[in-house]
Amino acid sequence: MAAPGPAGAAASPSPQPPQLPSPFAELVKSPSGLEKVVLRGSRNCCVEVYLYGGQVTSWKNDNGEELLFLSSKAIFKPPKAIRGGIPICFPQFGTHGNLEQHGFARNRFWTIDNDPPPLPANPAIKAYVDLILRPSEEDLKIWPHSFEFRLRVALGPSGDLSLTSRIRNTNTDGRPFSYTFAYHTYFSVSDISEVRVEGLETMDYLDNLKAKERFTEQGDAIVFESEIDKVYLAAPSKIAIIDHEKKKTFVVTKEGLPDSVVWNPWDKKAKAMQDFGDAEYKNMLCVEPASVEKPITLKPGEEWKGRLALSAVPSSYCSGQLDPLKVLQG
Ligand SMILES: O=P(O)(O)OC[C@H]1O[C@H](O)[C@H](O)[C@@H](O)[C@@H]1O
Repeated sequence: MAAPGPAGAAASPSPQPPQLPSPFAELVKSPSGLEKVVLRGSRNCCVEVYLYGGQVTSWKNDNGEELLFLSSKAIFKPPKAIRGGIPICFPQFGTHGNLEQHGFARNRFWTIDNDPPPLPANPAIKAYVDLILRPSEEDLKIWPHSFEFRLRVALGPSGDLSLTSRIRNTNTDGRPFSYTFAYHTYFSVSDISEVRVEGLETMDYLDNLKAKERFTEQGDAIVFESEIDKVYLAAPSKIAIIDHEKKKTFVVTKEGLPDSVVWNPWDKKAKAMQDFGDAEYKNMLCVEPASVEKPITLKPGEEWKGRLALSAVPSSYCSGQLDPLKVLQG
């Protein structure tokens, strides 16, 4: 029998935080009161994932340098989605449907999934976490489909960040469902006018600033001089974001996601956003691997997988040395 506690006080064990399978992952409470999982890699390499939205908000390299953009005005309070990092847009991207903009996954509480169905083993990855989202009764009223959305966030040994989404139709009434999807990735850049994106030139795109009309990109790499909001269709699986000033290239690799959205609100829209600083558009760029043009359809029991992998490598593009094809083809 357990020893009695002090007179008048029942001995109640202090609640233990849930154990995570990876010893390099820790669940902590942020100053806002929201819980986040911190993944630690070598040296100062680190990733933070909020259970709210299943949203990565920070990815730091070996030197502790932040690679993702998070607005200084981000609001960490439901139902507002967190402005920055990698919001998950599901089951709807943007206004491509009747749901709220970008769907509801980004403003729901996800839970830790300590026993997910296995993914292909990668013994080199030690820091990871698995999250799961299932619809609540309220969600079923606005999107009447039962699903399991499993998200693995992993920090690789060389500081690469990967997100793997598995979405399963668990409807028991035989009905398929369709959705659109995006990893709405906000990259931190030194100065948007010094950035170019390679891999999307000559692609077709839908221009959200022109009533989703379809155009073909002309000429060279994409550079930025004004607001942009385009959905590039059937984009290549590798896209490079070259930051001349920081001499850094982000390599974005996507699987299962044909499209890629490119967004920067520029000055006017920045001012209109409550959770975004007036001048912050200069220091961010969204490149969002997505499936927008053709919705994904799953029959009951079927599962879809979509993966995003990010790495940040030094670039010498400013000296004209870098062969863009080398970046894109490895
Ligand atoms: O303000 P949010 O709902 O987070 O959306 C931010 C942006 O997301 C995407 O990039 C869309 O293409 C844009 O049209 C939208 O403005």
